[in-house]
Amino acid sequence: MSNKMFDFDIETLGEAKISSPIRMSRNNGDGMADYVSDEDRILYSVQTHEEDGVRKPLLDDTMEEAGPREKIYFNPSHVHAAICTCGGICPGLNNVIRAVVRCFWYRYGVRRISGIQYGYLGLLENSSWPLIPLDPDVVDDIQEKGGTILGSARGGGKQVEEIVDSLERLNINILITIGGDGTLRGAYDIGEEIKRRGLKIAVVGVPKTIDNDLSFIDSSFGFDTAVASAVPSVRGAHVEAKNSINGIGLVKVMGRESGYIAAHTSLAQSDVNFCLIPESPFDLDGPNGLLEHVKRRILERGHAVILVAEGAGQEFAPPTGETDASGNIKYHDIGIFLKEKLKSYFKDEGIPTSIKYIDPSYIIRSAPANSYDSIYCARLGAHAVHAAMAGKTQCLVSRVNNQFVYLPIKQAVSKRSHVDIEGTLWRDVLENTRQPFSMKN
Ligand SMILES: Nc1ncnc2c1ncn2[C@@H]1O[C@H](COP(=O)(O)OP(=O)(O)O)[C@@H](O)[C@H]1O
Ligand SMILES: O=P(O)(O)OC[C@H]1O[C@](O)(COP(=O)(O)O)[C@@H](O)[C@@H]1O
Ligand SMILES: [Mg+2]
Repeated sequence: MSNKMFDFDIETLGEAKISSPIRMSRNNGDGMADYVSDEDRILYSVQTHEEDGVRKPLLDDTMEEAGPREKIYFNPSHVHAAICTCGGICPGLNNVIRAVVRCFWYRYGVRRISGIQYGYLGLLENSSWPLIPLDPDVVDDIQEKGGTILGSARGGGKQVEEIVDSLERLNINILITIGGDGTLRGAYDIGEEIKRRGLKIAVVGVPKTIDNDLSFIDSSFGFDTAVASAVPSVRGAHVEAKNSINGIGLVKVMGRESGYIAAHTSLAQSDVNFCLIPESPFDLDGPNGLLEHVKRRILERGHAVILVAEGAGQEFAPPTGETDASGNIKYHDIGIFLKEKLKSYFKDEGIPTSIKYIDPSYIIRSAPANSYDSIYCARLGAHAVHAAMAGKTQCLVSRVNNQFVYLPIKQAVSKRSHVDIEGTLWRDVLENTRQPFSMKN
């Protein structure tokens, strides 16, 4: 009996018949890297379970291994490839752009590569931002800088017909979109419209999310840099707290629906005493509320460090009712809210404190990629190009179980990734911070 749970089949524009200009081998053991075939598969779940007294894989789902194919769909001299970056910025965007351009140019000999400015907005009819011609010289040093040389924006992604009109008008036949769940949903819809019109345009995504909230990916690019960039703020908050009488250091990091940055930073810099994430709701007041626990900690140890993810504790205030241009709900500033709450609570308790609030969110997001992410982005970018040249579409490149794979966008955006509060990451965070496993009364 098959234990399949997911649809990992990749769509293609048609049969790949053209011999790849990349010279590789077909045989193992000849000292030369091999082409990857569509039949090379990677197991999705590495867990086992017991069946009839035998240990077997938990799931039978397999994913298509990423890499250069022997036969490709597009004739490189007919390709006009375009790249766009959408949503909030993230460390590593320029590294991905650089890798994509270099792979198209050097590996496949593609000479028409264009950068679309400000995400999907740059593909709308009334866009006044010209395409940026890209080549290896243009992208030479861009990995040194944070952000994206193309600019990024929210909004516009739902104007699918206009976007496909633009792709047609500009003769673009490969679109590489670098963005998060919103961008990927947009890319999928663009792919559907392309299909409806019977066009041969490949749409391939490179998943970007500083919050690390996409499923079907070990960890998103830029996340490692984000954690490394958050560490100095926690260190600073700790030093400030320790050097004050009853000092409290409060740091806010990004993480709208998933508290991965906060959880990992708590492990990376174990000065954190309370890590607050959206997945683990907490009370403020009462004997098991946050304020009482912070008081106990202050009375026992004379200082405390709190690290809060932006999406935590949103229930303490009525929804803002506001959304950004992409439709994402705008959140209350939980950092400022907590600072005020702590201040008035300790005043009422007659305990003098000194609260230092640090919000490094935009410093973290705009940092250039560290070495780990630079390597990761270089590989993601090249793999996205291999997929597109092979005619794969409405797919994205991911790393699962430390292997690069292609996944259908539809499946990849079907659920978000959250910190599992019964899982090992959160268990380790609780062990490190020594905060109660629940701060609900
Ligand atoms: N459900 C959706 N369908 C189509 N396009 C979307 C959708 N959600 C967002 N988009 C588009 O994707 C782009 C980026 O979305 P956003 O949520 O800002 O960032 P991210 O891609 O990082 O999630 C925007 O241009 C937006 O219009
Ligand atoms: O200031 P902005 O652009 O609204 O961005 C803030 C948001 O961007 C993020 O960093 C990431 O959002 P996206 O990946 O959806 O672009 C969130 O954590 C944060 O809420
Ligand atoms: Mg989003």
